[in-house]
Amino acid sequence: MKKIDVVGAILIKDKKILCAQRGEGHSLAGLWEFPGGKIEENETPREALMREIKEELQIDVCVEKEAFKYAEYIYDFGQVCLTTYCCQLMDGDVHLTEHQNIKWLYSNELEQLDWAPADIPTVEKLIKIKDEE
Ligand SMILES: Nc1nc2c([nH]c(=O)n2[C@H]2C[C@H](O)[C@@H](COP(=O)(O)OP(=O)(O)OP(=O)(O)O)O2)c(=O)[nH]1
Repeated sequence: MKKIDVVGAILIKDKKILCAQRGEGHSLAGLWEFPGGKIEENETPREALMREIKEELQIDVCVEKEAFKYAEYIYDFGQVCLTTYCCQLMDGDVHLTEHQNIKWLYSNELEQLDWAPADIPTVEKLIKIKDEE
């Protein structure tokens, strides 16, 4: 089984979280995710995340603490291991290059979306943290 290490950004602005809908022509098209992507061989997870966010959303982010480690899901194309990081927007306006849509949602609204299966444990934890605040 091919193992695919993926990093995702939990980007928060005004208490809302950026959710991104995967574009047509990609795996899992139409499902929602945290923007990010596969870690390449020569990269640290943080470098990969900054690169992917720049490519996908045309913004610079500062990658802060790891949020949730290794949510795993076995798809027919391989096993995705998703680690998410809290990120801060540093510069730029969001322009979509790969996604078909984005939404900024409060954590209690996240369950409205049809998330990629690997993201569901992370989404549930985000909702739970908020409930406990
Ligand atoms: N970026 C990101 N990818 C995710 C998440 N959840 C999840 O299952 N994935 C999957 C989708 C992809 O198969 C893979 C990430 O790869 P990628 O974003 O670099 O892939 P891609 O669209 O460029 O290419 P492909 O998978 O269509 O070949 O991990 C998530 O929250 N963020």
